[in-house]
Amino acid sequence: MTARLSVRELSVRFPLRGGRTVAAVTDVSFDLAPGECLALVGESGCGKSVLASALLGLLPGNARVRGAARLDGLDLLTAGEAVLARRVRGRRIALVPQSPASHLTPVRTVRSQLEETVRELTGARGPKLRGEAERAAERAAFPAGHLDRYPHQLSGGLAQRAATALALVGGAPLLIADEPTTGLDRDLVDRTVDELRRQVDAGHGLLLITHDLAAAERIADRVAVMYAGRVVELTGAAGFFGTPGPRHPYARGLLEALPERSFTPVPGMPPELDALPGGCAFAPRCDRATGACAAVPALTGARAGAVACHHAHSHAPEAADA
Ligand SMILES: Nc1ncnc2c1ncn2[C@@H]1O[C@H](COP(=O)(O)OP(=O)(O)OP(=O)(O)O)[C@@H](O)[C@H]1O
Repeated sequence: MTARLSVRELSVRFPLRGGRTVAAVTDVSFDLAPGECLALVGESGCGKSVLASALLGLLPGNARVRGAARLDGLDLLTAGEAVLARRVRGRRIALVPQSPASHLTPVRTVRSQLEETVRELTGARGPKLRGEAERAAERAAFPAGHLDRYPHQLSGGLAQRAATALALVGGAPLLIADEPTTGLDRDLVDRTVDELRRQVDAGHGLLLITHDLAAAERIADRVAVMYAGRVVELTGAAGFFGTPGPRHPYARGLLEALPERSFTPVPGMPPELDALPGGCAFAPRCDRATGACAAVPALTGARAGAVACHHAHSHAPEAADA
């Protein structure tokens, strides 16, 4: 089963007491095809997790949502809790969680948790149930010999695989992984993302939410850079991480902040989302900003590379940067 996700002008607002509003996500549009990994990157607090929650119907009650998010025919934003709970979460969209430790039940073995999820999602019973649970573990490279262990008996990497196995039980065509590598050392990060890539190569779509650019570089086909709730660049991963590099000054800054590059942080701090400046939200931190940046730049360009900046770096070799 495959599925194409199509998000259009998705916005999420949280009205606060006193009349202020948090603009957590603003006018986000992207597509995600089966067998494709889109990495959603950006600094902490830029709206990545709120976007994922919107797609899963897991926003808190005070959220106001606008736009559309279609998974094949179904609009996830208007589907209603009953449909999302019975037909979408676990079955059509699976969440690989940020913190497997808090996602796994501490007092039950991995096998028992897997079997319960298999029973719920497939109705399997008896020996079939046991076999299905073991197959789910195998799909996430969770070793059969550890199935009868409790979560506290697992290493961080195995706990992550157990959580991934649970996410994969329902055969959901779309996976959303929200910071799946947080707290893991580099070696485990690589193994975790390689396992997710195997799922992509098997035909799943993967939205990888991360601030770990090295993890994104390792597995993403495309990259969406978020800043202050908006996607400011959406482009192919190879060109983004390699040559010619990002076009948006913020995206360039993010890459240059990496220890293996110039290790220079982007100056300043991101704005509060309940007090966004008018115009381009990055302008106060941007050395290219001019009066033109008083107007919010639209995300323009082809699917292969779109950028929202009045002074984007040019990729045309003969053209001077604007
Ligand atoms: N229920 C809520 N009410 C008000 N504001 C909220 C609510 N939930 C999230 N926010 C705000 O929405 C913004 C986006 O948060 P989000 O968690 O999506 O960021 P993020 O990019 O995922 O950050 P991180 O990488 O730290 O998880 C933040 O400013 C956060 O404070």
